[in-house]
Amino acid sequence: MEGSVKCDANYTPLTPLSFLERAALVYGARTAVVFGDKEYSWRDTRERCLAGASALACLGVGRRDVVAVLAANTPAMYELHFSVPMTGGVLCTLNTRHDAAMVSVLLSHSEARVFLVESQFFAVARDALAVLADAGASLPLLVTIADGDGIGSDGVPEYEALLRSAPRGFGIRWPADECDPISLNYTSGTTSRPKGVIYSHRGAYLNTLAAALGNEMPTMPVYLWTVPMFHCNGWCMVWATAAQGGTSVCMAGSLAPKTVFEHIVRHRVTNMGGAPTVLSMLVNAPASEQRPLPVKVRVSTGGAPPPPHILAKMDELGFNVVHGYGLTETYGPATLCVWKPEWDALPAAERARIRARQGVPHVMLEGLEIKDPATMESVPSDGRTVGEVMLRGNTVMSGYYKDPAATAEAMSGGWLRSGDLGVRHPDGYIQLKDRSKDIIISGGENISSIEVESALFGHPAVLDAAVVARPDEHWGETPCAFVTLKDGASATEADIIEFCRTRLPRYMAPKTVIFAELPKTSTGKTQKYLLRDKARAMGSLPKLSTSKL
Ligand SMILES: Nc1ncnc2c1ncn2[C@@H]1O[C@H](COP(=O)(O)OP(=O)(O)OP(=O)(O)O)[C@@H](O)[C@H]1O
Repeated sequence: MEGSVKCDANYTPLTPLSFLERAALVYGARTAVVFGDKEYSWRDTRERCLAGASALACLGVGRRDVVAVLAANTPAMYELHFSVPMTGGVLCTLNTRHDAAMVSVLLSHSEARVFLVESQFFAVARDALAVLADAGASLPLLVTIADGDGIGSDGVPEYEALLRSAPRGFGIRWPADECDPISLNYTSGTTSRPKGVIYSHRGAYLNTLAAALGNEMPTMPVYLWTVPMFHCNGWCMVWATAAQGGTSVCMAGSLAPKTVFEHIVRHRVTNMGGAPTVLSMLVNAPASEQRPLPVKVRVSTGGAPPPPHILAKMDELGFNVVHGYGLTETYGPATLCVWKPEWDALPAAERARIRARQGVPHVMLEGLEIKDPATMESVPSDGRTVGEVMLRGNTVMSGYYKDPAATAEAMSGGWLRSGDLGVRHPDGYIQLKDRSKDIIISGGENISSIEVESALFGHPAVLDAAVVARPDEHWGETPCAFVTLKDGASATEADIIEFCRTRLPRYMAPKTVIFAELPKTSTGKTQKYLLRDKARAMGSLPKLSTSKL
């Protein structure tokens, strides 16, 4: 329109780096990060990030160079979310559960220039570099993150020492274009090899604000880090805590429920996150380890379907759970089960059932549809017709690194195809039924493994459950449940099957129950492909049992 201009006064590329600048200004003396006896204010954190950026620049990191990190939720890991993009570089956080072979593949694929490794993961990193060296590949420069004062193991430079010696006065290299990459996040590898998902400064900025709003993060929240920062940049909460001037509480060691409750009480935590496995761990902890919550704690959950039973028990403990759904490709949660006050008066089981739905798009996502993937027609909002969950908007990834064919396939038709199957209810909320690879087809009927698992979680002896297809000569496939029982609890295969038959149509109830520990990814997802392999190896059920279906 005549008179309208785009200039420095009204346009700046969006980037979450601006949140840190503002946090240092507004909340300067308040605590930004606490880890054991270490505590850094927002002013300290900004200074440390600038020093980190300066050190990385001295190591040669420039625009679009990848900096890989293998670290737990520590102050250094938090700071690198700012210091790496300050150099114009791209942060690539690696899953701390990967073995050396996988780390070497990801280092090679990402072409990381610098590789920062927390000392507890040093052996894995060294083995990964040995694999690369044997293959004649170029090696990233290794930096350790330790408590030490200078040189880490084997004469490798150490993070704190680099911060101390870095030239002061580093000038932030702001993104020239808001679509410049900020991070490279590999998917969890639940269904296949991890794919390298590119996040932009703009997408990260928008998703961060959506995450803060959607998870009801107040100003100056106290955020407990139970979600790994390596997973989708901690669902963008690394940047959201800066936007809101929050305190990030990092925990050393394992995620034991006792430690989680202690941290909640000691720091008066207001917000945290966690996959449903973390929620299950909290509600199933012995009463002696659970503690009354000093203030209301909002817990964002997602990454896998939260069973309604677990949600109901979280409610009983006083947690306020916000359920979201998303993919690495959407910067973490893209939908929220937005809660309506009129649901407060419903019975607890009904509230949990409603909350277990994946919901509606968050405020920054433009489109969320359930479509027939062949015709791209949206399915009716009847809560029954199953289609593929598709998403579009400014918080969808820029693409898969070095894989244009996979990018084109994932986004063909103008929508990101999630590979998840779901329905839309008449009130517009979506509900996931399965991943397309996980759906069980028995006698021509589609069985949602999520629905069968929800029934299993209702059994008082069941701690964890996953359902996969077992091949069957007659029915094609039948549901096979893998179940972990609670400590001291007992149940037989027949008990479990009978329990499910009272809650599900007969054809949906498991025909086989195996008692076992469930293999998990470090992001809390059950590795169903491993269970499917086991079920496949068992072969078809004997004819006698199938005829009773
Ligand atoms: N709230 C939720 N309810 C049910 N499933 C969820 C929820 N949130 C996430 N998921 C599942 O997690 C998937 C996204 O996972 P992520 O991006 O971490 O990697 P992955 O898909 O597990 O890995 P890969 O693509 O390498 O197999 C979604 O597609 C969906 O299947």
